[in-house]
Amino acid sequence: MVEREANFDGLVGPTHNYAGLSWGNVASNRHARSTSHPREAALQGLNKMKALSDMGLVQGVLAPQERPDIATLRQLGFTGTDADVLDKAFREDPMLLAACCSASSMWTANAATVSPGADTKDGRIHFTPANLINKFHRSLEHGVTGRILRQVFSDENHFCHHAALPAHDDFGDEGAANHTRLYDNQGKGLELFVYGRSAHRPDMPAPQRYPARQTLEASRAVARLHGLSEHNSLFIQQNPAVIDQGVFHNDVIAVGNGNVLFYHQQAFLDTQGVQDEIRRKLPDAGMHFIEVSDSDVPVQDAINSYLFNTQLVTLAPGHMALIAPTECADTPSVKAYLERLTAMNTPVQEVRFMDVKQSMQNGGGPACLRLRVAMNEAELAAVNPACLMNDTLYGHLSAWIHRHYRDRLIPDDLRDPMLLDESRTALDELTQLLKLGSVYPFQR
Ligand SMILES: NCCC[C@H](NC(=O)CCC(=O)O)C(=O)O
Repeated sequence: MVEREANFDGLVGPTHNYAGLSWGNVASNRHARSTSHPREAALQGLNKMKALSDMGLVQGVLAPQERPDIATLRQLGFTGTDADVLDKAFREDPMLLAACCSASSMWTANAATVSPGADTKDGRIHFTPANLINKFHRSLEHGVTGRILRQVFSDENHFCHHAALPAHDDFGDEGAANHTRLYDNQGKGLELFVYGRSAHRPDMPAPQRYPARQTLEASRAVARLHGLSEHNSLFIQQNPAVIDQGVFHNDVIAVGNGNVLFYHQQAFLDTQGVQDEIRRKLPDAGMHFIEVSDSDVPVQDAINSYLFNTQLVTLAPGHMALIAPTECADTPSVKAYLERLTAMNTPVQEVRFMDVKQSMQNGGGPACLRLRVAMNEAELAAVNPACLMNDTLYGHLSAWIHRHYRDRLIPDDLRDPMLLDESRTALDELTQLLKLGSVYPFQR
């Protein structure tokens, strides 16, 4: 059956701010404590969704999380009214308050790993929310993420939801940011799981400076849960040397779609082995391996421009577009490379630039902002229609953002009880707009 790939983007939440929470993510550290612009951030994300929808692609929306996360602050011993909790947390541990205010769920590439029905044993689409255990602020996401996913993909005949993996470093899981699915014209898929280290094989190479967020053991567990087989899954080790340069997820150094794998020369530990295995497991795909060399684009330029955190989308058979952040056009080596790329004989025929600067400054490009879900017509018909982008929803969301979001935020604003009220009012309205029921702690 024909599958269509939908992109579900995370709406940027009202507390979008720069707190420098992600050690190993150089953009997050570089912009720590600078002024953020939540309204602009949310509109940039929304406009990207609209642009992809206008290209004829199926585009979905995933709601943000409730932030500030008062429930977690209370769990950590702060008491009194909600305003007291914010105030005490701010005085005692502002970093903790910032962690509980992060809008990081916007990067839905980290929301979950999704396996299409064509690959799974029971033929349903399987979802496992990522535990995101490596960063405290992100480890707070998976519970509500799971609830939101169940509201969007609720039909059990088509969709199967798992719990996040156990909350231990051995099972560090970052979701689809380390997962790519290739497929051939017959719809046969191959799921690539890219990991940074093995918890149980300390003899294998691992980064020295920055953390490897994804373990082999986590990737294998997700593949087992989803009922994948040896024939449609492949486990690939990321090159630890690039993690140490700031490549904290595989989607900062590689992106795949259909029969194209676009990656940097230094992305994987054993590139030849990766190519051989993909050709062996997906023999009829006519794979295009588009490898970018150090001399074309140094790793640092790739990280700063997010050349590989692009979305590779199929607009017509054999015709793909690369959805790139404007930073790619501003980086000379990358700009020159992209001009050559579209002239090469590959399916990547055009580049479209999007402005997602507010997200980029926290280390999230176009690809970080989306979760891909490949669906056939019956599955697509079973998706909560209120979460699918069209002109009407675009109008509603745009007005909703203008109504509720602040123009700017500095870290000290996070203690403001008004911000909590504004966020809850906004989210309450949003759950009605997207027909999500009561997914947030404050609604229960
Ligand atoms: N896929 C992109 C994820 C980016 C995300 N950044 C952050 O959480 C930064 C938040 C801050 O520093 O305020 C991360 O590193 O997981």
